[in-house]
Amino acid sequence: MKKITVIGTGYVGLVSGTSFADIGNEVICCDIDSNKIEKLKQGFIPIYEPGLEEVVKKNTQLGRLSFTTDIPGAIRSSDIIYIAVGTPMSVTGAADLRFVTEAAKTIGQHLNDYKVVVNKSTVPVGTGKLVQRMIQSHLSNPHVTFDVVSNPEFLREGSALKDCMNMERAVIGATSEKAASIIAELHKPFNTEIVITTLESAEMIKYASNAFLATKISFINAVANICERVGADVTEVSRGMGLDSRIGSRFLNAGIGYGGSCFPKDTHALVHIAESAGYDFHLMKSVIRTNDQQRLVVVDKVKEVLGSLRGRTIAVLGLAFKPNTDDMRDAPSLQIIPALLREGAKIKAYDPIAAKEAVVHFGDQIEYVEEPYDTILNADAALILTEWEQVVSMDPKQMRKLMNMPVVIDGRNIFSPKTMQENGFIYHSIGRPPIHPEA
Ligand SMILES: NC(=O)C1=CN([C@@H]2O[C@H](COP(=O)(O)OP(=O)(O)OC[C@H]3O[C@@H](n4cnc5c(N)ncnc54)[C@H](O)[C@@H]3O)[C@@H](O)[C@H]2O)C=CC1
Ligand SMILES: O=C(O)[C@H]1O[C@H](OP(=O)(O)OP(=O)(O)OC[C@H]2O[C@@H](n3ccc(=O)[nH]c3=O)[C@H](O)[C@@H]2O)[C@H](O)[C@@H](O)[C@@H]1O
Repeated sequence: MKKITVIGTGYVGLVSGTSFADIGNEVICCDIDSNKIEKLKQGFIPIYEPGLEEVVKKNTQLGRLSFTTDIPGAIRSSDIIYIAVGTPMSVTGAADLRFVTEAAKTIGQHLNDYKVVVNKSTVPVGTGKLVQRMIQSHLSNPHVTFDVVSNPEFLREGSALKDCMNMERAVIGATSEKAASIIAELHKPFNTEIVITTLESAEMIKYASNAFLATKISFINAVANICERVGADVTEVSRGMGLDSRIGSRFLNAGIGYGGSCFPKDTHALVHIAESAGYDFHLMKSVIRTNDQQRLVVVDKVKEVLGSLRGRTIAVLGLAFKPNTDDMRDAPSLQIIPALLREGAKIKAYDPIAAKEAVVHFGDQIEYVEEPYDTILNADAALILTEWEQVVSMDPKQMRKLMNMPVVIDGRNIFSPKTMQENGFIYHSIGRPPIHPEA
């Protein structure tokens, strides 16, 4: 059993802290956001993440998981300190390290004994060493020793706890064997592949992994755009490609491009890291450009069918960047809806979880509807932006009866073109031949 402090109780800190508690450690999750900590103390989970509430509750009741704003106290009472604060994109595209350096400073000021400081935030190569220097220069007790480790996180939102508890690998970048073995030992109950490497390589593994997945998505989206022009079907192309185990079928779904709190910022950050190191990462720049363009493909498609959008009612089904999350950070809907509004459309939007968060972005510029069928009632077109189960399970026959015009633009390829044709829809999806009822 280890005593662990996690600094930053967001998606990553809360989920990984809970996972460490669930395998038997004593974990204190801290944050500077007292609102968040107060809610957690009262048993309220500030983010939507399936399955998390029960496991937090269980471990809190067992006394293995607690929450505090007393970061110095938590630092002093732990053997291992995880940093899991945000590293948002700055105006230059580089990762903003202000929260990481602030956390490092606090750790330095309150270090009272040998501890392993582990960075879990996604950070540019060299940050581990920077954290080391920051802690060293803020030590109030100069005789205290510590080690810095990089242990990046690979969980996905929406399946975060499951991903954490069943991690496919633990990457441990360390400067000392002692620290590497402490963190490797900590991961033993996860029964996973352990990659022990340098700080720099561990930091690079995280960016390279996200950048590769983003590249796969932009690649298939580019292929989808070609498919549309040559009469091929990208879902079949993707299936045919994915069966080759060297390629693999995952992350080969064409759509409206990747969004979320990580792929967009991490791809930009990697371009920036490369640039600072004197390398022009033009491949990654193309991935980003392809993704930016892909987001607006659905707007072009709805304009192609309806002509002018002025005064038209468009039902938007799904606002979050992916299903099972309330996270709206860099969601494609944040670009698509303003583009539709600029064209003069009236928007009725549905999202089972993220609608509350969407209000922060759109205010009363759009109408929020609580039920998917009510959203498409009298609409001139429906735009599918997130493949929520509630949307995927909609019945086209029922949809057809409710809509003013039978137009569906499917940004996630959730419906079968044949079914949509049988139900009399004009149906445009991504990388598949468009369907017209008369065809
Ligand atoms: N969200 C995700 O799915 C994943 C995120 N990551 C990386 O993990 C890091 C954290 O991401 P999220 O959890 O999404 O961020 P988040 O924004 O949800 O949470 C960060 C938390 O840190 C707190 N914080 C900031 N400065 C602090 C300080 N000095 N002391 C204590 N708390 C402080 C904030 O109040 C906030 O609650 C980022 O580097 C991100 O790139 C990595 C894998 C997955
Ligand atoms: O560093 C991070 O934050 C995390 O980023 C992603 O996780 P996440 O952003 O939560 O979600 P993903 O499931 O990867 O989806 C990202 C975006 O790609 C899109 N996507 C995904 C797969 C696909 O085939 N096509 C596609 O367009 C999704 O719709 C979504 O907008 C990675 O999958 C995680 O491994 C990583 O830890």
